[in-house]
Amino acid sequence: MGWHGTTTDTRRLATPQTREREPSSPPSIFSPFLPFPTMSVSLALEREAAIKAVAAASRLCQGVFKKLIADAASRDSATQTKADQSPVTVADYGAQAVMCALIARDFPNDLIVGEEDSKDLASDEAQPMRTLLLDLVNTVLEPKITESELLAFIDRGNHTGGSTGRFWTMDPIDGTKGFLRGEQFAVCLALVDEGQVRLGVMGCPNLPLGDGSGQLGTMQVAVAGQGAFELPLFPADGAQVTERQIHAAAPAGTPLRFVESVEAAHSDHSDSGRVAKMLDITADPVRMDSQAKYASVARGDAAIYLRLPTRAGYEEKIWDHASGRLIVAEAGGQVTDVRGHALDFGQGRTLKNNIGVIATSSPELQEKTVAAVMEVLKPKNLW
Ligand SMILES: Nc1ncnc2c1ncn2[C@@H]1O[C@H](COP(=O)(O)OS(=O)(=O)O)[C@@H](OP(=O)(O)O)[C@H]1O
Ligand SMILES: [Mg+2]
Ligand SMILES: [Mg+2]
Ligand SMILES: [Mg+2]
Repeated sequence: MGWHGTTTDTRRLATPQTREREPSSPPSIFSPFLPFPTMSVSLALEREAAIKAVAAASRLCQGVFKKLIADAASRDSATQTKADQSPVTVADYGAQAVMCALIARDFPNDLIVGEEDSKDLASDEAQPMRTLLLDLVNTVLEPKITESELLAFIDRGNHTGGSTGRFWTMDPIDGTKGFLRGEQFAVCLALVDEGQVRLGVMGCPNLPLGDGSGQLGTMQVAVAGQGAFELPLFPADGAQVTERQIHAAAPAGTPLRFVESVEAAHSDHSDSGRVAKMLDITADPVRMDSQAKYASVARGDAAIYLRLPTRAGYEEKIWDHASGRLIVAEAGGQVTDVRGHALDFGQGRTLKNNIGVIATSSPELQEKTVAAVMEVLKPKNLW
């Protein structure tokens, strides 16, 4: 897939060294030589903290994959199955612990809605996993933490969310099945204030940068009202990191392409095939795990992301959509549920007012896609 979203370089990040400075010092994301007059400085500290947290958690995940998951002999010791039969690994727990710890250091009073909790780590049987996890997390955190601090950091993610005040929401590994297969996954962190997503950051370790360089590892970042940007997730030591503004719109005449889940249990593949036909899309769908699908729409690689309900009653989780929704909107695209309703992040830990998700590169395409999806879903009585 090609890169369509690059404009001229508009902003610079400080070098990695200066990005490591104390959060109380002035934000380093703005070069003093390249003033950015249209950009509000609000959430600059949160933006920088979120970038650091996602980068650290992404590095941890990449390390776990190489050391433990890629090798079938150690994979089982690093993986559990949750009550809903979905997988969770030491990397999911470790990434949540690291992001919670880093946010707690910079914003000690902020609440967090995170996917994971420590209850499946509490038993005697889970002792080897706790030990493994503590080692992992302590390779990233300084000062090092104890086992009880580790469990407490994971459980900082237990907030119930809602429509008042501000909270962070995180998916330490979105697309755990993709992570286990060595395919796409995303480390996602967003800030929600009064029910609105204000900041979204997504690290995609297995997605190449969209600048044509082929460099593996992309981070996308958006603050409401400030546009969407892409930067390398794993910059070389000492390298100057440049952010590129991304846009969902592809050049006129680009054939429409759509992305959807790998897992047919997460999004109905036959319904999406019918929708594609109605929209005269001839290309096969691109199937990838995780919010990397939103990243593809945000930079113009794909025009449409379809997440079509497979059954009545499934409530999408806020951490599966918060970062991606803001990044696509800030790139000029649109995100709604299958009925064209805005996603409502103020209802608790799930999007309980919404059904499925449609993201597209423009308001016009959104309207057409929602109409086609409604036509396909109407006879199914899903709501
Ligand atoms: N039934 C159903 N319908 C819709 N969504 C579901 C369902 N079950 C699970 N999930 C959530 O899907 C998240 C991963 O889905 P993705 O589309 O990102 O990847 S995948 O290709 O489907 O694996 C996955 O996120 P992670 O657990 O973070 O991987 C789940 O939160
Ligand atoms: Mg998820
Ligand atoms: Mg997850
Ligand atoms: Mg999960």
